[in-house]
Amino acid sequence: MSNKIRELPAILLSHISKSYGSGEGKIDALRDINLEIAKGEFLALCGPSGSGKSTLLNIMSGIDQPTSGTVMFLNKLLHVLPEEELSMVRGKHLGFIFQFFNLIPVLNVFDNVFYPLILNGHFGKKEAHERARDLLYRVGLDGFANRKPGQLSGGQQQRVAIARALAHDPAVVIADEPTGNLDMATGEAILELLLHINQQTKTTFIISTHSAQLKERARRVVEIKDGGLVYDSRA
Ligand SMILES: Nc1ncnc2c1ncn2[C@@H]1O[C@H](COP(=O)(O)OP(=O)(O)OP(=O)(O)O)[C@@H](O)[C@H]1O
Repeated sequence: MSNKIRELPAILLSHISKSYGSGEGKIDALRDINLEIAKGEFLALCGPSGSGKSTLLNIMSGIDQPTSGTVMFLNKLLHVLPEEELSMVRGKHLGFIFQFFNLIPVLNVFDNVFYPLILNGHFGKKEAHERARDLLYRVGLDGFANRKPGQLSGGQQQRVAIARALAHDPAVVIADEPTGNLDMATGEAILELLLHINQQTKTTFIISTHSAQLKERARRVVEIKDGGLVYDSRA
């Protein structure tokens, strides 16, 4: 028997199902999903509109609870954690990137990255300052720190959101259609940036997408249809 210790996955979903409503109006948004995501993976989650991608991402990140099945996030059973511990795990180990950026419009670029770090509770002012500055530099926005989000292009706003998602050095970044609101060229640049960060930092990326570019470039592609897993390039 090999004595090599197998590394724990970043996320392990076992028999995940999710239903909304009941009786005639019941919707089975996810049906018996089994998925293991290793640390450091760059995974594109594909499927038609309404197939269950956002529901699955929300369950992986503890935002939503499955109707049945288990969610192991790093070494914790996420779906049974008390709310306080769940927030702590999310604040420490997870980063989010959204289609519509979700930046705070009254704060400048720097503060959009800096303040979540302070609120996160794991960083002092000085370290948060250094991290925010470093991340803005890494996403190519060091000259834009004083601008408000409304004074930036869509691609630049998404770069701020990426800096914010990565500033606390999470193990896993979950991105729901991060290039969905960007033109092709800008989407391509954002994709390059995410791939580069994945290679540099070994952060796990799980990205829902309709983008053919992203599907081509992702190291692993998983497809769901009508709530069921129908394709996994790793299988
Ligand atoms: N809160 C809710 N209540 C009832 N039904 C819901 C709810 N959230 C999602 N659904 C349903 O669950 C199914 C999966 O939705 P989901 O948003 O996960 O799909 P998606 O693949 O992310 O779609 P899109 O690509 O359009 O964002 C859909 O049929 C949707 O209508």
